[in-house]
Amino acid sequence: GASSRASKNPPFALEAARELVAPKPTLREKAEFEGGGFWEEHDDLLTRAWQELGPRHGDLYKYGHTFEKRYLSKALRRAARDAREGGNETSARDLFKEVVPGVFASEELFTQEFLNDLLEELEHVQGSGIPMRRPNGMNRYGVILDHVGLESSIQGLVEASVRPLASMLFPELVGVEDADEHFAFTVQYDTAGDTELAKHGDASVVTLNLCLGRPGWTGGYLRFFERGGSGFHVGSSVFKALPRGNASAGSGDLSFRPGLAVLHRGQHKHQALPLVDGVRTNAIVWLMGKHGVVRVAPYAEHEQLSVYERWHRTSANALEL
Ligand SMILES: O=C(O)CCC(=O)C(=O)O
Ligand SMILES: [Fe+2]
Repeated sequence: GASSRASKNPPFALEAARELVAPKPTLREKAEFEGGGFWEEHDDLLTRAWQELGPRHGDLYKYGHTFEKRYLSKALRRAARDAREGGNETSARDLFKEVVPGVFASEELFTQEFLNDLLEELEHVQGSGIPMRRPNGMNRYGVILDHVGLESSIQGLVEASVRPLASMLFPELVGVEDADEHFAFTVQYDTAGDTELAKHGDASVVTLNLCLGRPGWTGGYLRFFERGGSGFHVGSSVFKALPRGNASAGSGDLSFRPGLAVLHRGQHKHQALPLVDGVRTNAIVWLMGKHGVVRVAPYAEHEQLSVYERWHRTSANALEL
C-alpha cells in the first residue's frame, strides 16, 4: 500500500536531488565518459525527483488525442490520416521540401503551442535545481528530454508519425526494426555558452531536428556536407541502386526558423555554424534500432516497406488522428 511504499523510499526526492553535487557539465575533456557512475547511482532518486517536481504543461507528457490536437498541425494530422486510411502519401510528401539533397524540411508539422509549451517546459526543468546530464559531449546546455519524463510521449509521437515519415523519405534506411528506439534532447546556443557544434554524424538512422526558437538570433546555420562518410558514395553500385531523390546527401547551409523541422540521415555529416547573437534552441530526436543499433546498409527496393507497412506498424498508429 501507499504507506509501505513511502517508508521504503526516502521522502522528498526533489530536495535530496537538489543536494546532489553532479559532475560539472562544463568540463570538456572526455566529457561523454565522465560521471557516468553518478547518473547510474542516482537514477532512481532523479526519476522520483522529476515526478515530484511535476510538469508545467502536463499535455506534453502523454501521447494521445489531446497531444495530437494541441501539438500536431492539421496538415500533419490530415496527411497521416490520408496515408493510414487511404494508403496515399501525397499529402505527407507535400509537407516537405528537399532543401539540401537528402535534407527534407517542413514548417507544417507542429503547432505554435508545441514550440511554446516545450520552451516553457525547458525553463521549468532547467530552473528546477535537479541535476541534469548533458545530451552529448559536444553541447553543454541542452536537456535530455527522455530523462525528464518525456520519453513515453516522444515515443508515441515517433511511432505515430515521425517513424512513418522517416521511412517515407528514407525507405532505403528505415525498415521494420530500424527505428524502434529514440534518443531525444535539446541543444541550445547562445553567445555566453556554446555557440557552435563541430562537424559530426549522429548516432541515428534518421534525425528529426525541430527549431523551437526563440526568434531573433543571427548566425547559427546548420551546414551539411556532401563528403566525409555520409555512407553513400557516388559511383558505387549501392548508390546507383537507390531511388532518385533519396540517393543524395548533399552540401548546403540551412537557416532555421522557429517551427522549421528537418529530417536527414544520421550519417549525413553536419555542423552548427557559430551563433552571432541571440539564442537558438532546437529539439532533436535520433531514431535508431533496438539497443541503439544504427543501420547504414541500404535496403534494395524490393526489401523496402510498403506505404501500408509504414503507417500500420504499431498500436500507437491506431490512435485517432
Ligand atoms: O544545431 C543543430 O540544430 C544541430 C545539432 C546537432 O546536430 C546534434 O546535436 O546532433
Ligand atoms: Fe547532429
